[in-house]
Amino acid sequence: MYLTIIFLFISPFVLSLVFLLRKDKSHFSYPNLPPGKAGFPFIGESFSFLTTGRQGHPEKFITDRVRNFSSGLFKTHIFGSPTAVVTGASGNKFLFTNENKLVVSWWPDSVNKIFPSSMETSSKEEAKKLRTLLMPFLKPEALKRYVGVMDEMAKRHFETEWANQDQLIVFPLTKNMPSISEHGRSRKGKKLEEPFKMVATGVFSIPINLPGTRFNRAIKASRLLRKEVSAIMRLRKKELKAGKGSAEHDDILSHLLMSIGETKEEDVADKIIGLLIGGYDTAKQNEILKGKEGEEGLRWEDTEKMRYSWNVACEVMRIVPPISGTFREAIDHFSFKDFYIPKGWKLYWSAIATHKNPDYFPEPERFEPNRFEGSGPKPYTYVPFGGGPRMCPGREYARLEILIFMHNLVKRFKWEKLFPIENKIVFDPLPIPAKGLPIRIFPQS
Ligand code: HEM
Repeated sequence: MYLTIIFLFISPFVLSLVFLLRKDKSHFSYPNLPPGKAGFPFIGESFSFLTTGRQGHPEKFITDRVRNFSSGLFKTHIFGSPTAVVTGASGNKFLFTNENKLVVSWWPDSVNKIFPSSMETSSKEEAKKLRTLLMPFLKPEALKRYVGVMDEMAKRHFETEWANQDQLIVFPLTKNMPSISEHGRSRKGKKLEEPFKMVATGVFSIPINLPGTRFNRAIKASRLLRKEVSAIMRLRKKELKAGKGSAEHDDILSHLLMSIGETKEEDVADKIIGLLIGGYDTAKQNEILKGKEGEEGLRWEDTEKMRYSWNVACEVMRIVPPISGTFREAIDHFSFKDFYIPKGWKLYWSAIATHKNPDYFPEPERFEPNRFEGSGPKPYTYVPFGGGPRMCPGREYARLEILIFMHNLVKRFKWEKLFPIENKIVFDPLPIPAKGLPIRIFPQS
């Protein structure tokens, strides 16, 4: 009797497990798939994928596997999906030039669960909405006007956080750098710091929603953030209506609010959270200074002259790309490098594995900004912002913010690292200096 009850109780679980295992295996039963392994049931090779990143070498997951395959293409199973990983310039070119023809942008389910308002539409529609939303103030004319504000914010940041210190830890401080929402950051900054961290680390995690898992913590933190960001937005909207601060000269949140019209508040809140998470963890200078009188601020034309500084920033993003790589989904069956890619499979391209390829960048671990002199790297070998129709629409904004930050930094300070040989960066999934980058600073004489 007891045995029958136990059997009746567990048999649905066993049957569904067998069904899922078979289904999981069936993904790999097509002929002529790329070489590679499925890994463990359900989780596939997600652990190895995430662990190599947390150990500081996300490219290792890829280089370890491609070593044996001359095609530079392999199959794996990550974030719940069979995935073909493409490597190198040819793989990047293939994905970037086939957007909307053979592939579309895709994010793991964990992302959709952490940002549930995006579940009503596909990743493709979401990305399109966000691009349209951002367009008005990512246009060159808008950015040109924004240089003065960015310069002002950077100045204020160095004055309040860096001046009068001899030692500091750079990474947590740069998170206080007001960028997208000066308003939200300054007032609620400390309170929201922890939930931002939880969402950022949970975005690419194994999607097991049980108390205590990273994924579960990220979902809870995203609810809190959505509430707080919505409240900041409501307040900002009221202030804008009352004529306090003009969107043209104010932070990016005001620009967003002015351009969204009647878009749903939670949707906008999610976009802003996404953007804030993106920025959470993001020689000519003296000549430029000489050309300025007193406290005169930076102009867009000044940033055009900062060639060497931009080469330095590019080399940093080569060795440590802020986004290691992203996914696509096959919208049709196709063949690549003579291997079959079934419809519905995911594809992953990796900026970091491309950037560390010695065929494209000799001695890839050596820091050498001159690589970007002249015509620079060959097409599709340097891809920190992706490529094709999905290429990052914020790249010019990012260029300005980075250059303005660097300009204000070298104008005021010299520095040395407290641990000169400690260079470890962990990718979780965004790159973070393992010790936060402690430095000793000196005022510029
Ligand atoms: C150094 C800073 C940044 C880096 C390295 C970066 C990199 C990237 C990468 C690799 C992608 C994915 C491209 C693909 O899948 O092909 C992306 C997409 C995107 N980025 Fe950035 N980004 C940066 C800053 C920004 C900023 C400042 C903004 C907005 C103000 C922004 C907005 C976006 C948006 C909206 C997308 C999605 C585009 C789409 O799917 O159509 N990014 N970014």
